[in-house]
Amino acid sequence: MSKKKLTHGQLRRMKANHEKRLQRGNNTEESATEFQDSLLGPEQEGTVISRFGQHADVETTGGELIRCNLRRTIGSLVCGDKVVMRPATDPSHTIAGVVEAVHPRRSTLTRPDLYDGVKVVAANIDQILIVSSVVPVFSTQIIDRYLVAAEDCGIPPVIVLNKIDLLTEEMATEIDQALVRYRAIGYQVYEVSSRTGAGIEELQSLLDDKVSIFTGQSGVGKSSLINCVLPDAQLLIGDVSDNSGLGQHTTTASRLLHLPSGGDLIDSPGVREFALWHLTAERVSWCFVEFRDHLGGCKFRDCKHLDDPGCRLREAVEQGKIARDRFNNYHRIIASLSEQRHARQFRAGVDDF
Ligand SMILES: Nc1nc2c(ncn2[C@@H]2O[C@H](COP(=O)(O)OP(=O)(O)OP(=O)(O)O)[C@@H](O)[C@H]2O)c(=O)[nH]1
Ligand SMILES: [Zn+2]
Repeated sequence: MSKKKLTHGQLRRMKANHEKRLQRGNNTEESATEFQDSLLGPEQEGTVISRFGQHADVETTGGELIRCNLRRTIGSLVCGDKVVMRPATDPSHTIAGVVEAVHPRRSTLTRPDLYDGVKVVAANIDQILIVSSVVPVFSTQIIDRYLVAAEDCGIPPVIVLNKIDLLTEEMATEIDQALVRYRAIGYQVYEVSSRTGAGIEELQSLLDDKVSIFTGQSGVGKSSLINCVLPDAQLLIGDVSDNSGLGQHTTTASRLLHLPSGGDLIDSPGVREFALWHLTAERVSWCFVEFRDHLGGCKFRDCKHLDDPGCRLREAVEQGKIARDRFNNYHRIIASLSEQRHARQFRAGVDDF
């Protein structure tokens, strides 16, 4: 692939266009401030079901879904946010409600962003379900990347191994050993099949009364599992009270779905892959939960935990206190960070503006 270098002039023009686009965005938000108090009903508590462009679909505690504009004072607003909103009293007005304020978040799911460092994708999530599958490939390397991302956000992860109907005797030993290792360091592991229904009831009770999000690589069966626990996942979108003239949005925005048994799911195509390039090596090592007891004990402060003398982590591996597979995956992640940062710097020059 050829890497075309842009001239300074081209970059300047791209940046100017980007700023213009941002300004246009702000102007749209200002329309909410034109709302006069007399046109708005009393304040209500609500949850952001979906956020897109300058709008948010908010579900009130009374169960009504209202498409809202945002006050200019609202900073970041994402799916799962708890808000104070006011519905419009005049149904003929172009918007149906206004988000007035956002409550503090109990957790944030973030991903690195070229502009802002880190971007919040969803809020108030209780657990991240890391879906993996027996085929096409079972990979602890991939599971460990997702685990690091979840630990970095401070949201408890749960490992879900799907497609166990396809488990053969040849694969069983390797997979069983890996699952034993994850359980030993404190992670919950669910073995399920969305095809045969095996383990689905247990999975459903895990979701009760919590806000959960499914993540995992393409093809592992996330959508199939969501359909198992929530067969009518599409219904909610059709009910939004919408005066904005924007029509229904069937885009890739994250959305919050209610489970029949209580509990919510956030369906977010944007977090299928977690990038880790924004993390330092120290942070990654902290995100390997079983390393924590041994961190800070190495002879050299800048120990790379490779062949450095007096490395406490390596000693723990040799003593069987840390699984070698996890230690190797840690080093694979560290090696990939610099590659990803490099790729990002190149992209920053091209699509940053
Ligand atoms: N044998 C078997 N196949 C499954 C199972 N769950 C899902 N599949 C199949 O795996 C394929 C991918 O499933 P999806 O649910 O689309 O996977 P996904 O993770 O949502 O994929 P993306 O939308 O690309 O992120 C489909 O052909 C499913 O029929 C299972 O438990 N057993
Ligand atoms: Zn070390």
